[in-house]
Order: sequence, then structure tokens, then C-alpha cells
Amino acid sequence: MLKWFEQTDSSRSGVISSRIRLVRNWKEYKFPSKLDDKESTEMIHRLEFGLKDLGEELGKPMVFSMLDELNELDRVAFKERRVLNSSIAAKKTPVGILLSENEDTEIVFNGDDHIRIQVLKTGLHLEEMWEQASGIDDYMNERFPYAFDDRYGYLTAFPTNVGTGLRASVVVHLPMLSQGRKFSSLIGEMGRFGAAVRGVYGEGEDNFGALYEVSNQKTLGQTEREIIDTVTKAAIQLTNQEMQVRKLSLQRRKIEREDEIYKSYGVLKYARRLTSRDAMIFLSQMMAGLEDGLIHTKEEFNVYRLMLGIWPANLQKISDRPLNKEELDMARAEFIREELPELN
Ligand SMILES: Nc1ncnc2c1ncn2[C@@H]1O[C@H](COP(=O)(O)OP(=O)(O)OP(=O)(O)O)[C@@H](O)[C@H]1O
Repeated sequence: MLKWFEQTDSSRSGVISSRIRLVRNWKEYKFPSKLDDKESTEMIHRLEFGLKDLGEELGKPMVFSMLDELNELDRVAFKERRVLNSSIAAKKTPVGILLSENEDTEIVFNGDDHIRIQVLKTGLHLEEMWEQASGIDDYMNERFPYAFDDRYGYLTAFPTNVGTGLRASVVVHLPMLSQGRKFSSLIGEMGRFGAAVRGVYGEGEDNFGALYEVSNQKTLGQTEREIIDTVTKAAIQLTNQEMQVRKLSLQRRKIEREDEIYKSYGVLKYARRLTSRDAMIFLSQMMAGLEDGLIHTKEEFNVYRLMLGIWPANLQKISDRPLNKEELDMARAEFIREELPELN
């Protein structure tokens, strides 16, 4: 079965994927940081048992595992594929994971909070994904009463999540807009409307590949619908502006852009060693070139899947052994060479 990020969705240029994340706590237990391992394990298994029919309800099997059953490589691979965030991946305390086969739907038990519901999908679909996450949330709340305050809303381990416990985010690709002088003031402007924009793989010039995550700044004082609307509008505005800049570039320097994109393809297709920095830069060029119709491949292909696949844990899983820096660069080049389709 294809993983969620292997599915192509080209309905909106510049948009990569959407994510809905809800955090909740079960009233019956203290927050995770106050639980000992025995209490944590008991709570996790009660949650697991209470949700044994959830997969059937959702129409997709949900597989349960404990974080400490995973080896180090699988943990990092889960982080690279967004199943776990950095904080949960590093936990030494008991953590449970209920995950669908294509990894688009997940519930983490006893991470930073008792319950973390996450839904991921390629393209811009926050509204529909909110309905899905909300359905899971209602199903759970019928079985496990949540810690809720009439004035503040859902109570969470970190004050930044109190209220709705909702983080809605969209990953967008802004290779040209982000190079403009006005980009930082544009991001500041988004902040005034409640949307935070940050580099997925680093800040400023170090964010190779120009992927940005747009998400809500606040979880309190706004309804879920308002949050989704704010993030959706910000993602649309940013990608529209990106497309305007690209349109201008096609009018003013089409040959230069074509040249850059074909050179990027050449490197990706034939290099024998590639650093993650170079791979991200060239893949980003390819992504924009495909969207702008400057380059055509024989088969449809999903650049984002390669962007997620070039990181150490995934490459080591493919090679089935630990790799040093030099070997990683070689494995990365080989992975891309094999995945990249021929040109039309
Ligand atoms: N729309 C998206 N598509 C794909 N990955 C995403 C998206 N939004 C966020 N992510 C990834 O999910 C992971 C968690 O994101 P982030 O650190 O922003 O989480 P958070 O809002 O603090 O919530 P959590 O508490 O669930 O981690 C990161 O690796 C981030 O890059």
C-alpha cells in the first residue's frame, strides 16, 4: 500500500501537504510528565484496549506498537516521515503508537500529552481532514472523558496548546518568493493575521529546498473553523504570490530557468554522490520546473516523496546497514537516480 506522501496531489501548485494535530488529556490520569512508568503503561494499554475497534470504525486497520519496541533506526525513520515529532521520538518513558498502514492517521498515547491525534494528506485539505480528526476525537471522548475547563477549553501539558489543542498546518514550496527581499516582512504580515511561517528544514538561507510550514500561532480564543480558515488563507496567499513571481520569471528569463532545471535534472540523474543540501536544492528546482511546465517526465512522479526519502534513516533502511557520511552521500545519489523517471 502506498504511504500518504507517495500519493500525488497536484490540485494546487506550491502546496505539498496538510496536517491536523489535536492534543487531549484523559481526566482520570495526571499529565504524562507526572506519571511513573507503571501508570503510563497501564494508561496506554487501557487506551489501546478501548480503541481496539477504531480501525473498523474508520475503515482502515490501525496497528499498535510501543515506541521502545522500535530500534533506533525505525525511530529516526518515523521522525523523518513525520509519524513522530522530535520531542516524542526522543522519549525514554513508555509511549504507544496507533498507526494506519499508509501512515496518514495516527494516535500517540502518552507523548507530551496523553493523546495526540494526527492526520496527514498531500495537497490542501484542512477542512476535510479536520472532519476526520474531529470524528476520531468524538469517538475517543465517548470512551475517555477529557480534561476540559469551561473557560479555557482542553487542558494540555504545554500552555501553547490550551484551548482547542489544534495545530493546523500546510507545507508549501516557495523557492522564488523566499528569495525576494520582502519575504521576511511578508512572513511578519502573516503573523499579524495569526499564521506562523517557518522553514521545514532550517531557518533563513539554511532551509534548503524552500519548504515552509504555515500553521496557526494560537490555539486559544479562536474556534477550530477560524483556525483552519486562517491557515488555509495564508497558504493560498503565499502560494499565489509564489506563482506570480514564477510567472514573471517565465516572461523575463525562461531560458535561464530552463537551463537551471535541466542542469538540476542532470545532476540528480547522474551524480554518484549527493549531500542532503544539494539534493534538496536540485529537487526543489525540479519541483518548480515540473509545476511550471518547463520539464516533463515520462511518468508522473512525486518530488516530495524523494525529499522525504533522502534522509539518513531511510537510506540506511534501504541499504539495510549503518552508513557513514561518504556512504550516505553515495546511497542518496543512487536512491534518486533509481527513482527519477526519464524525461519526455
Ligand atoms: N502539513 C504538513 N505536512 C507534512 N509534515 C508536516 C506538516 N506540518 C508539520 N509537519 C511536520 O510534522 C512534525 C511536527 O510538526 P511541529 O513540530 O510543527 O509540531 P507541533 O505543532 O509542535 O505539534 P506536535 O506537538 O504534534 O509536534 C514536523 O516534523 C513538521 O515538519
